[in-house]
Amino acid sequence: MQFTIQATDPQSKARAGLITTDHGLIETPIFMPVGTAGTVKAVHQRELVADVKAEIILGNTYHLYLRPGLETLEKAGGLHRFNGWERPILTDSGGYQVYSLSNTRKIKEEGVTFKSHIDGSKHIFTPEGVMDIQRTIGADIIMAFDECTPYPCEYGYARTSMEMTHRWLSRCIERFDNTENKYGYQQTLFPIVQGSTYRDLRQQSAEFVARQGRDGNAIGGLAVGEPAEEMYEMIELVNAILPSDKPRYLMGVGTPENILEAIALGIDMFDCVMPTRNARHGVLYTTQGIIMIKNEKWKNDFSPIDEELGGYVGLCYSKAYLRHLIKSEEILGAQIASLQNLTFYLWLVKQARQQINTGNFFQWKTYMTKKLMQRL
Ligand SMILES: CNc1nc2c(CCNCc3ccccc3)c3nc(N)[nH]c(=O)c3cc2[nH]1
Repeated sequence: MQFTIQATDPQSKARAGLITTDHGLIETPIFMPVGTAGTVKAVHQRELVADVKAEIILGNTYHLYLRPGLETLEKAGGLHRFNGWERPILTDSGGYQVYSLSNTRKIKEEGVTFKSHIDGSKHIFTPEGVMDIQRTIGADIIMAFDECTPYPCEYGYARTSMEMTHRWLSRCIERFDNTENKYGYQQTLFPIVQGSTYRDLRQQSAEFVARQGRDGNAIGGLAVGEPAEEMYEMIELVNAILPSDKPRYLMGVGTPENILEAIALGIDMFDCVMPTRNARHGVLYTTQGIIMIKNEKWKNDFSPIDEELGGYVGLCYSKAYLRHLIKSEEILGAQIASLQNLTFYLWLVKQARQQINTGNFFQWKTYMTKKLMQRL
């Protein structure tokens, strides 16, 4: 995996880059939609390419491991072949999904034991095990097995948790560097910085992660309920330590405002379930601002959802019709709203990239944030 920086913003740490993988190119800054469209069975691969213009999607290690399971994925020739997405894929290591989905989990030095939320069967995720799982899924970029330190937490807990994540990282690297890709292309492993919101721990973790010299680095343990200002402070501190010639992935972030702020701080890659989750509740991101589509005011507004966005659903469906579908809890409503929000997120990072290339990202960010966050 290669990363080239094509432009840097003179007034911030923002940069426009290109990641090359064996499954194609990724222009950064980039937003990575969840490939299975999360809980909304909304979006087909064709739509992800044609409408959303997604360049890389996320696969869900925890879900895929439980169902359809590794045997099927291996027989299919890996996830790209199984779900027909021939472009780059990134998978998280499963730790966070266990933390957020299965309330029957126990964390030990060996790994994390948990019960399947599907059939209650017992499982354990270890650093070595999730490396093998991600090798079998076959994502181009895979994440180290870490503990996403809960927020808030005591300093002692944050330090112990970070130190375990570092020991798990060493076990991941040992396993990954001694196993091969199963399908004939290259995969790469990103380590994850932890340390909660404690400056000295974040510094230690960033230094430990940077020392591993991997193709890219991730920042974890954020967007877990901490105030945005604290998140920005941690990103700034960590990005000053992570190598500037490698992509930086901020996990689980965030709102359009968070994303533009983080781009200015030097982040290149983002993922968030917000676009599809908000879509289901009728919260629409548009180039003109936020639309709460269930609001009475849209009942007889027959104008297109978002003419400027250039996406299919923004042009071909009216606000009134989408309001009707969402109010009626029609799945088509969730599908249209999900496509609108995902297309918006990809449009936003593409706009940011263009502004970085033309050198006025910083002014544009201020103007765009004010415009996008207004309620219509
Ligand atoms: C929302 N806030 C947030 N998300 C975080 C995640 C998950 C990122 N999303 C990955 C995903 C993959 C497939 C399908 C859906 C999502 C983290 N993952 C790891 N491994 N470590 C973190 O510290 C960590 C921290 C996070 N904060």
